Amino acid sequence: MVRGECRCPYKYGKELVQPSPIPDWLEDVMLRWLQEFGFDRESLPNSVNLNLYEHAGHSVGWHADDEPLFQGKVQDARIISVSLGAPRRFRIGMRGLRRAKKMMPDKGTVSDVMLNHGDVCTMEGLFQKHFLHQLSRGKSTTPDPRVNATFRWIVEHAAPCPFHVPRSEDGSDASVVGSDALKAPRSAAKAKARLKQNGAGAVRVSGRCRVTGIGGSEGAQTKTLRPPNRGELQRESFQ
Ligand SMILES: O=C(O)CCC(=O)C(=O)O
Ligand SMILES: [Fe+2]
Repeated sequence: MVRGECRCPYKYGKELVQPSPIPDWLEDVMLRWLQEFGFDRESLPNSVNLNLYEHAGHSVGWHADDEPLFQGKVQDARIISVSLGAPRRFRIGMRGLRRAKKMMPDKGTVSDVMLNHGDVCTMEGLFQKHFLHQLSRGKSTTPDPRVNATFRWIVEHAAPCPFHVPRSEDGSDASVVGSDALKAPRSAAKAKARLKQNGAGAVRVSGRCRVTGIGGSEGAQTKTLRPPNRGELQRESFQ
């Protein structure tokens, strides 16, 4: 769902989800949740996804929210998600090479946190460039519903949206949904070439994931997930 005149579709896995306007009641709820973090009606995020997980067997595999719409691989991007209902385990890890075409984290870099009812999880900075996340799959198919509302800012509007601006004169357009322009290298050779180009040891990994209980300054716990250091990488966080 999108705010105002925005009509950007959203590609979720293989599915292209057509946009619908955020209803007034949801905007009111967003404001109630997010004003604690300093947002007002004007500064609210301009898109939200609602995910329903009916039971523990419903999950999301390793991925990054790195769609061109949000530009999270090239600039500071904020993603805020609110969890409601059943607790579920959220895991993050550093983006590694793909295995069997699937995005996978590097070994030894994975950390996790339980997302409970009312928790707010933020992914900040260049998190989507350097890290992957997933919602773990459990075995049970007994009904135990969880709803997740993920708020993001669309900054590069996609082709069918009235806010879409073609980006370059050569006709390439990173904001078209499904563009390959910002994808990570798929092979070890390409990754190596990129390291060489950037200078090994000088790769900056920045970004942060935090989880905070909503509605309570009293006793609210904030947990910051920090995967362990990996030798050649220098890590920096936006604090
Ligand atoms: O349900 C969650 O907490 C995560 C959902 C997610 O990562 C996504 O929709 O991109
Ligand atoms: Fe995600």
